[in-house]
Amino acid sequence: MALKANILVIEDDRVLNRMIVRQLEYMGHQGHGVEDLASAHVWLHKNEPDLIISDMRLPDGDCIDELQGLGESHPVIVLTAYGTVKNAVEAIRAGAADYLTKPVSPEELSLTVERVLDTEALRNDHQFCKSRLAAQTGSHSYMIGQSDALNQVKELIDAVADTDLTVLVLGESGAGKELVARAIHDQSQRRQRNFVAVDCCTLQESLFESELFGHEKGAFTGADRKKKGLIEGAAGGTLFLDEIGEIPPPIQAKLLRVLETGKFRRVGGTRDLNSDVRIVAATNRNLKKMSESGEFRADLYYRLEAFSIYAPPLRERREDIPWLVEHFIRNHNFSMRVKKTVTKEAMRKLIAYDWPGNVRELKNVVERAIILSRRNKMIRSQHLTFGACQQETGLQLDLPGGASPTLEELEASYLKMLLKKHAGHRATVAQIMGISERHVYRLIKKHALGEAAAPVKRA
Ligand SMILES: Nc1ncnc2c1ncn2[C@@H]1O[C@H](COP(=O)(O)OP(=O)(O)OP(=O)(O)O)[C@@H](O)[C@H]1O
Repeated sequence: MALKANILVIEDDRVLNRMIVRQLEYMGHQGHGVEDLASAHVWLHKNEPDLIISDMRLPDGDCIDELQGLGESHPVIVLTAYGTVKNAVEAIRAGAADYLTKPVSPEELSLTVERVLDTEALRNDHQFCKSRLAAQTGSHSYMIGQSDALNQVKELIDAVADTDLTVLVLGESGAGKELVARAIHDQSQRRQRNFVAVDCCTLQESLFESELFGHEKGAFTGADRKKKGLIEGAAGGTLFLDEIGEIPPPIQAKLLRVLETGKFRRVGGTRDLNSDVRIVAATNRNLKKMSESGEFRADLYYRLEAFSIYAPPLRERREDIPWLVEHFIRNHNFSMRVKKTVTKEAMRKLIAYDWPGNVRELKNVVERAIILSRRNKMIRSQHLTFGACQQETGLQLDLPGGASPTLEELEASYLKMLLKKHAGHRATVAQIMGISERHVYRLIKKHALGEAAAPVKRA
């Protein structure tokens, strides 16, 4: 049952009014009865009800005419005379939460009141969670930094957010591309709907198409029911395709169709469906080169790069570092107990470092320093560990087969060593090994090295 609610009853039939108020009080709520709209307004001026129960026709006016104003801030249950279903429908259309037909039975009244209060509580929770989430991931005011380079990014976000244009976000790993995509979503008309992030590296090639576009029942072995894809999951909102360079060619063609015509088909489907998503894509690879070499469809590339935003690497906007450091300290759970600051010398080092892993690496270094500095108020140079494990000597291949490892063992331990050395950054490891990030991802799975890799984003 909902908590004790404050309920206003507007009903000119004095007996019915009293009966409803008494029943509400019996249910554990607080009821207040008035007999016309004028008295209701006087009461509402000073009180904040959780629910209003109102007769449809009142001596000084029609409740329907008031619903738009009232219903926006409080749920309203309308009382209608027996046999006037048309009126009830009209009331619901005008914004009433529900209706009750006279004569009102106490059971029906209880059920309807509790249902409306529960729905309202859920709606409030939902809105609260959404606003909290928006505050955490938030619009670009949560993109920390004041540098000219970052301000330019914010200006581009402001300009494009409301247009529904497809946007390509470019930049190194960890530079904040997903944050840019989120800011675009949060500032667009689509902000009330879902932001669905898909890491194209992590989607298995065989399942990619059905993940993205969904599938019909019987489309392939194991497809025992119809499934909507991520495009439909993001309907009305934004689909963020991270690492778009990793999308296999057949799917590139289908994605191009979505961008050009807004249409797609579920796997095994024969009907064209209309998509209603705004696509924001990101990559740290050189898509232009990939399109020239035929690795990536040139027509898709041109479509995507019509509006691109470059998230600059941290080393090109060092003035953002002190702001980011302060932000990460403030947001870290451990630092809640001791208010920490960074010594001047440590800050100098943080500013001078080149940050190949960009903001993500800075965040890791700061969080590690917070833990290493334990109960100390000051974070000093000795608490900073740059380049993840680069400074650790003795980073060697750890070979189970001793002097004669198999090729598999060699592959696994080389990958493990690289992941350790580069703080789990797949992009860097891929570059060193001379393979694609997708391939690195497959090897991580094959050798069960998930823990050594950087956390994979949710889809
Ligand atoms: N300007 C910023 N203010 C606050 N936090 C930031 C900022 N830029 C990046 N971050 C944080 O740094 C981390 C990495 O950012 P993000 O995931 O957006 O990078 P990315 O470029 O998408 O990385 P990848 O290419 O590896 O997917 C996240 O925790 C993000 O919240």
